[in-house]
Amino acid sequence: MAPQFLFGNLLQTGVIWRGEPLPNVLRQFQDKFGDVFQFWFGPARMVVVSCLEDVQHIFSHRHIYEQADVFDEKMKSIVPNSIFCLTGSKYKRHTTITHPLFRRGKIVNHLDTIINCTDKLLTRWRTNNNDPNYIHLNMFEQLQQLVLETFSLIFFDYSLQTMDNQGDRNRNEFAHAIYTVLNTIITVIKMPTFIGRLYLLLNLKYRRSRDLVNQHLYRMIEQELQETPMMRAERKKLSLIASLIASLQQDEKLEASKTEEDKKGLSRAEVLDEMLSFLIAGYSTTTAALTWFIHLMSIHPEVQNKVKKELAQYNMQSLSVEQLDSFTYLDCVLREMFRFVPPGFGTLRTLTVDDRLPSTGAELRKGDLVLIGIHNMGRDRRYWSGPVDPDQFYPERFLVEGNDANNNKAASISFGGGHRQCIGQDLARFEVKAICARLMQRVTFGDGGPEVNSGEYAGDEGDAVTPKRMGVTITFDPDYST
Ligand code: HEM
Repeated sequence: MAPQFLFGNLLQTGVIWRGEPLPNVLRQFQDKFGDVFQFWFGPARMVVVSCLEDVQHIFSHRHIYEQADVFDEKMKSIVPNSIFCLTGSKYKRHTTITHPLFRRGKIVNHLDTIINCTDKLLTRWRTNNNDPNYIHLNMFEQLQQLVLETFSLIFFDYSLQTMDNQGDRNRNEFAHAIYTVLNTIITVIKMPTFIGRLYLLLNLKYRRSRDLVNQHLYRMIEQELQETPMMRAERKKLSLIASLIASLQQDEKLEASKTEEDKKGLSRAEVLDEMLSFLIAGYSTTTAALTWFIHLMSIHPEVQNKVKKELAQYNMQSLSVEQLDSFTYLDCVLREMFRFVPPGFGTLRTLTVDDRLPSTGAELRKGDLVLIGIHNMGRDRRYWSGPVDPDQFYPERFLVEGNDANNNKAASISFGGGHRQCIGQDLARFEVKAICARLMQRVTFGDGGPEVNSGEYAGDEGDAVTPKRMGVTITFDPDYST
């Protein structure tokens, strides 16, 4: 489709003004133009690829398909020293330090933190809106507060108190500043790069909040540094920032004078950017996943009952990692959710040299920007051909481990793939599962009706796809007594 000046294909397809969700538009394009087509996101041309074999080729050829240069363009003015903007040796230095922080072995230490935060949300519902007919319309905001509180405890061992006071952000200036920074960044990511930069420059509220966030984070770094070596070793189990402190450069000037290949550790500015980039990457994606879970439970009572039945077998008040691991049906529900409504509808790569895709034979040029159609592949009947259409939510398709005749699980790639796949995926999967299990132990979600609980895509994607309208009832289960 010929692009329009300035708006590319966004205006013609209704993404701008009519709020047509991008995942739907990209599916319509695939139906019309095939597995490889071009789409103009405003002035940026992207080649959208939605064929599994081609996508696997892209993921496995890291030297041809590098981190997309738009990430660098967009994020440079926000977190220039973060993993998003890096490639080559600097990327390697950063990931050698940051990847191990997100291994499952480390993440599981935070189970109690996640459960305690979720319990605060349950207490809030029980105390304030304990009417089973009351329709909760602000679930997204409440889940944002939950996610932010768990992340700030896991990352910084610091409570933002977003779960303590009805989410009154103004009571904690750091929380208020973080909200402003994260929500501004999500808005800016949607804008053309040049306008985004200008917006950040002129947005005094953002700049003040950003200064405040930086001051808080620097103070946390200094506090960690003042701990004794023994305490620091202990604290590494508790928070990511304490783990990162261990990698701080002793002499930043000396390290700065070395070539990138010889540099060791991270500078303070780099630690700060990485912490912020983890928040940016995890905040709205995790919130979106939790929001979809609650929505899907509310409109699929039979699935919700099965989940609750699985949890009831254990008839318990607390949850252990082993118990969490044993909830196989809940696993299927979450895997199906990530297939059905992945928080990110696509991910990007830039070509470093010309290449030809093996299945479609599409010829790509050096510098081309490729968008991998995560959402398209999750809904493709070639990969999901079972008795239930892929446009339906059906967790049972994940009951058989590995691929079966009807389901090619490799086509569900909600965390991307290859060398730039999501580094927070173990944390995200674990956190989402723990929160969902806890909620399902205590409450039942009900459908608030089609007017308020439509489940369509919101159509204003920033960095995560969320439901357009979400209204659910919450009923506390009878045997819940604490
Ligand atoms: C449900 C939650 C999440 C989803 C669906 C998600 C999804 C993704 C996707 C699709 C990518 C791009 C991967 C690729 O291009 O191959 C990505 C990258 C990334 N994610 Fe996540 N993510 C989630 C949560 C998190 C969390 C909690 C963190 C950190 C704490 C995180 C940190 C990152 C980082 C740092 C990258 C960039 C990696 C790189 O460029 O090398 N994500 N994520």
